[in-house]
Formats: sequence, structure tokens, C-alpha cells
Amino acid sequence: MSNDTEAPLPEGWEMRTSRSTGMTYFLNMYTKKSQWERPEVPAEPGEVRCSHILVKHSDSRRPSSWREDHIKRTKEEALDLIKNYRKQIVSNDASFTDVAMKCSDCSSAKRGGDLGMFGRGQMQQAFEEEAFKLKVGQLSKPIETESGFHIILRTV
Ligand SMILES: O=C(N[C@H](Cc1nc2ccccc2[nH]1)C(=O)O)c1cc2ccccc2s1
Repeated sequence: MSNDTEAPLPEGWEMRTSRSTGMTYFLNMYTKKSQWERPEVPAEPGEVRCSHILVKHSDSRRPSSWREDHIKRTKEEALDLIKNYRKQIVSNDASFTDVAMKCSDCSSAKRGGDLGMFGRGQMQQAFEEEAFKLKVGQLSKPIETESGFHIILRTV
């Protein structure tokens, strides 16, 4: 049992004292919601900012992009490509931004893959799940949505 006043709180929470009762409560600094129970896990941010690289394939929801009017590559080829892009980035042979600008099949390619800030409910489910799991600065493994295969970089 951790002592309420000593152990550090998980990220995103602050301890407060109720003006009316003097009781300790805990404030989620992102959602501004409070609770009596001491939080055990970091507070989830209301919004995150991510950049991504998307490789579409012939079965993508919209098999077209600024790079290619009619995308014919197979799902397997797309997965292979996104894995190779990830390897280049992780080994520092290429920057995320350069790969996004040259190779991403999303219109965000023009912005180095930046999607801006978004909250839950705005992006396709699988993308959202992965984005909200990432720590700031972390690069995801390849994930699949109806648009194709993505790698996601959380920036904020
Ligand atoms: O949905 C978009 N683009 C689609 C491809 C796509 N599908 C996605 C699914 C999840 C997250 C980003 C995604 N981008 C397209 O160009 O066919 C977006 C483009 C942009 C550009 C700037 C900011 C947000 C967005 S969302």
C-alpha cells in the first residue's frame, strides 16, 4: 500500500485538497476531471498530435493518392514497403519527414505526414488505438486500417 503523500503520481495527475472537506482528491490535468481514488495509471490526454506514413494498396478504401492515380500494389507489397520505410527511419538512413513527404499515400505527406491534434473518435479505430498508446516521440510498428498500412510518430 503506497503512502498517499509520498509515492509520485502517474503522469498527467495532480493531488488536490478539497476546500470544503480537507480531503485529498486527484485531478486529471488533461480532462480536468477529479476523483477520490489515487490513480494507478497515467492520465490519458484528451488529444494527441501525430505524423504518419501511409502505404496504400489495391484494396485500400481509396486506392489513389497524390503519388499514383490508380494504386495497384498488393497488400503484401504495401506491408513490405512500410516495414522497409520503418527500418530506414529507425536506422537513421532517412528522416521520418523526408520519407513521409516522398512516399506517403496520404495528402498529409505535404506536411511531413503531420495530422495535427486529434481526439478519440476522429480517426479510424485501429489508428486511434495505436496513436493513444504511443508515448511522445515513439514510432509505432506498422498498423493496418481500411486506408492501408501506416507507421505513426506521436509528436505531442
Ligand atoms: O484521411 C486522410 N487522408 C486519406 C488517407 C488516410 N487514411 C487515414 C486513416 C487514419 C489516419 C490518417 C489517414 N490518412 C487520403 O488522403 O486518402 C487525411 C489527410 C489529412 C491531412 C491533414 C490532416 C489530417 C488528415 S486525415
